[in-house]
Amino acid sequence: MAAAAVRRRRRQQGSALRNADPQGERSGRLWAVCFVAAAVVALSGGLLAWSSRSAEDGVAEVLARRGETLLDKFVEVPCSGDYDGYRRFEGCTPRRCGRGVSDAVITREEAERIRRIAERGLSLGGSDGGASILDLHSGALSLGKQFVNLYRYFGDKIQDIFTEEDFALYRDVRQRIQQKIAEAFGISSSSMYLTKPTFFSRINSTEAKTTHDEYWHPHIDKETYGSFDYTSLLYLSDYAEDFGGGRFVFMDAGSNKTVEPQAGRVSFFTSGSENLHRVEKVHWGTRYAITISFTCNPDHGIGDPVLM
Ligand SMILES: O=C(O)CCC(=O)C(=O)O
Ligand SMILES: [Fe+2]
Repeated sequence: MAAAAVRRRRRQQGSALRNADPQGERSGRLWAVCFVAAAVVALSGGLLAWSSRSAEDGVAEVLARRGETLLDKFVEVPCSGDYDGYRRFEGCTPRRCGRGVSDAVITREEAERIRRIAERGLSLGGSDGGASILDLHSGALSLGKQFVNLYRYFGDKIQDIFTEEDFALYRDVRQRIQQKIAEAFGISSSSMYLTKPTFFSRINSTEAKTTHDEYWHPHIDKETYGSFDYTSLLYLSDYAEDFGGGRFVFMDAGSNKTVEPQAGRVSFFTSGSENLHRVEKVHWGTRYAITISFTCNPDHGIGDPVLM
């Protein structure tokens, strides 16, 4: 099920890329910038380096920098009309949209413990390409060029891999993030439901082998996953320390905003097209994160993972 969802997601990410990221146009612009700069001659080497870098990644502003500790950062953005295409749940469906980042919800120590759960689970499988997922809810685990069900595959042995304490921590972290989102958007936490897919991701610089490995395409979570109303990301490793590249980018018209991952940093946002985003390719090292997603529709709610 989750594998199918991930496949659907990847397909949709592909079309999101075609619509939202005209790579050819962008590199053409870069080339033109360089040509003019060379012809004029007067431009300094420093300016050239700056213009080619910003044209390449489109970065204009850092929303959350690695190394700083953000108490609460919230930026409101106008809601897209995306929610109108779905059943409305008053008191939950976004009327106020935006994005927030907090380093004060989950401690670095908690993030490190959660990361060890991810490492343990993912060490049982892993994609041949650069992006592996582990979904503790459905059991989906990347293996080679496909997915297996961890619970089916390992049966009772799963209790040698994960403990009740692991799952209790996972649940507690999820609850605190849910409360943070509710508080930021002025809704009741009990009106939101965890939804699927909610999963760990492990990304390295290995070349993609299938479309499942192509995590870098610009996309809109609500379009990709349907049930999402609020998306959150808990980062489990540090940008520039554990991996290079791999920043999260909100793709706003004319000015992108980046979030630099660091262990314990929570980023959250409404899932509609007001928050088109992408993840930069990871150039070195390994990046760990969890995507924790919420819906307002109780029919799309899922439970916390349980040790079977
Ligand atoms: O890991 C990230 O920073 C973002 C992942 C993402 O966009 C997603 O899972 O939909
Ligand atoms: Fe996303």
